[in-house]
Amino acid sequence: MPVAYLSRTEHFSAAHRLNTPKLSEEENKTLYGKCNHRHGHGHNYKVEVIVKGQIDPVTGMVLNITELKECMKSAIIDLMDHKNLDVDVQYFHDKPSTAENIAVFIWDNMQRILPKGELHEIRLHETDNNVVLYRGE
Ligand SMILES: Nc1nc2c(c(=O)[nH]1)N=C([C@H](O)[C@H](O)COP(=O)(O)OP(=O)(O)OP(=O)(O)O)CN2
Ligand SMILES: [Zn+2]
Repeated sequence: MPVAYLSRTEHFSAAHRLNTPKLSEEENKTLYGKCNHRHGHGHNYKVEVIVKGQIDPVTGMVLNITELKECMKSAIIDLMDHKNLDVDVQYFHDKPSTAENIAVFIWDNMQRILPKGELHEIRLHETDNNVVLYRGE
């Protein structure tokens, strides 16, 4: 059976501050610069979830996009949209909410609930210029 890659894009808006408890206040300031500002800042994130799988000969689908959409809502949007990532999301209480760590968080959540196909890649666009690709490695 032929194998295809299915991609779905969603958006969420969230606030955060780049800061790690593993470094001093001064080191954080030097490392993260404006992104360490004490009152935080926000992004309109774009996230692409790419699933790999065989095209079912009966349904013609790797995975119904309606199901993928529902999974992305519960694994991504419901947890992060209009939230302060560092405060509202437990996962970021002990690690910085960089785009890399957010991509891993999304991967782990999607992996748990994906009903069909194999999770291939998460693409997280933090700004128009900055994108992280994560493949679970
Ligand atoms: N490796 C990483 N580096 C940085 C991250 C990150 O998640 N991973 N994040 C930030 C800041 O949070 C923020 O994303 C940077 O914003 P900004 O510099 O404004 O974004 P742009 O590059 O799009 O803006 P320009 O000013 O146009 O360059 C910093 N580093
Ligand atoms: Zn930021």
